[in-house]
Amino acid sequence: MIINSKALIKPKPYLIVLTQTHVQVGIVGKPNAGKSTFFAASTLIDVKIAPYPFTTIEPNVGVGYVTIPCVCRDLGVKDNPRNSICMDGTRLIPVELIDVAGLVPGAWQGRGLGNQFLDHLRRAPVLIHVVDASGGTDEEGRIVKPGTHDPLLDVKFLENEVDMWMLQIVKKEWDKVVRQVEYSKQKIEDVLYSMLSGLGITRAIIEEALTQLSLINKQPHLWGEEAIMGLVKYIRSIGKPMVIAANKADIPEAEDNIKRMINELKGYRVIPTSADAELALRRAANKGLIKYIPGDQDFTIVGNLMPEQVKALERIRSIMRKWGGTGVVKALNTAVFDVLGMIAVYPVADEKRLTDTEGRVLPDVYLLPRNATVLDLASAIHSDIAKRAMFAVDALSGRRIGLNERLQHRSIVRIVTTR
Ligand SMILES: Nc1nc2c(ncn2[C@@H]2O[C@H](COP(=O)(O)OP(=O)(O)OP(=O)(O)O)[C@@H](O)[C@H]2O)c(=O)[nH]1
Repeated sequence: MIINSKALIKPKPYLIVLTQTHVQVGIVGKPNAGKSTFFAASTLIDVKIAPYPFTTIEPNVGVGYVTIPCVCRDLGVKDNPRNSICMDGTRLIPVELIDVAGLVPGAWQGRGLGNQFLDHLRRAPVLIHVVDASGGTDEEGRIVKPGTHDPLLDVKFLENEVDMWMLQIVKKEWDKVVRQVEYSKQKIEDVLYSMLSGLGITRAIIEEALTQLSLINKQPHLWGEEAIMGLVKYIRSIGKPMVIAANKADIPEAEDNIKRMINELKGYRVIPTSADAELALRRAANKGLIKYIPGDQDFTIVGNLMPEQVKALERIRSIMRKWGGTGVVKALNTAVFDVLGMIAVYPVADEKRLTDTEGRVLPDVYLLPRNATVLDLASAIHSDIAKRAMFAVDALSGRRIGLNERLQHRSIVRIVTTR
């Protein structure tokens, strides 16, 4: 631990209300990997942090932030953010974080805190898997000497937990699938979709999996366990993609493991993180001791500090130099922008002044799916705006954008509606 990260941190005086349109990110991992610390650092909400398994009894849901360079910086305007935060030209956009605690091998069978937590994964379209990259916790989450446990095994373990959880759901209903497809002549993709949509799996993912695995025309009673498992694995890999937060990157033993993770975990995005360092920085920034914008690669000391505080902060600085920051915001940004491919769009009511109807400059920014159209933005703002939307105007180019045209990342648009 770097700076007393167990002390509580004060939430910032921003009121961000989560709505159904917020993107959800699940934070998963075995006990003691650092999920609660990652969660606390990301949300600025204090959660119980203790070095033994099953500390977090209730799953925590909180507001975390992803960041983009704010367009106010490019345009040289002073903005008045409302649904997000702007710090020195970095826009912090809220996302909902779900801290899923207590996953141990066999959780799908109800071990540890078991199925109730796996159920919280339902809602998250992307997961950040916090792994103790220092190898200082065994597979059950017990503290061991750093370098003892191979963190690559944790990645396999977690995948297996999610696979087994989904497999259980599918197998339980398989007789019904057989009846509906073979006797009631329903399409297999429809039947599987109605079974898995509650887990946040889209129809497109199911269709892709069935096609890629050449299962679309195979009668379900002939599938067998292996084919069902193959389907589940495929669906999980696209439906619940994971970013690996290679945490405790500040511990020397983590370095080799992180290199191995980057080289050997092909197809994954591995982000070295020090959740402890991020938490310490945010606490210090909250107290006015340092100037630190979440996600930045460095910070500035501005307060009067005791020599030991300066020493602790300088230690954090050296970790940030090594890894290019603490990695916490980078992991969130990777999950939301790179893996989910979300875009951020600023809606305004006046495209010349860049204001809303109350004269606030660039008040809101919305996260939308990568193919989002003007109509999608209108629906995200309000169903009434969606009903009355005619077209949009791009504030920078003045170009008219059709209702079904795709929006660009970091664009500013005015939606023109009927009266
Ligand atoms: N050195 C170091 N220690 C960390 C880091 N992140 C977390 N820790 C420490 O690891 C221990 C466990 O962290 P938690 O955040 O409570 O772990 P958890 O995964 O939430 O554990 P459960 O609540 O039991 O599921 C605490 O002592 C943390 O201070 C880090 O980046 N570096």
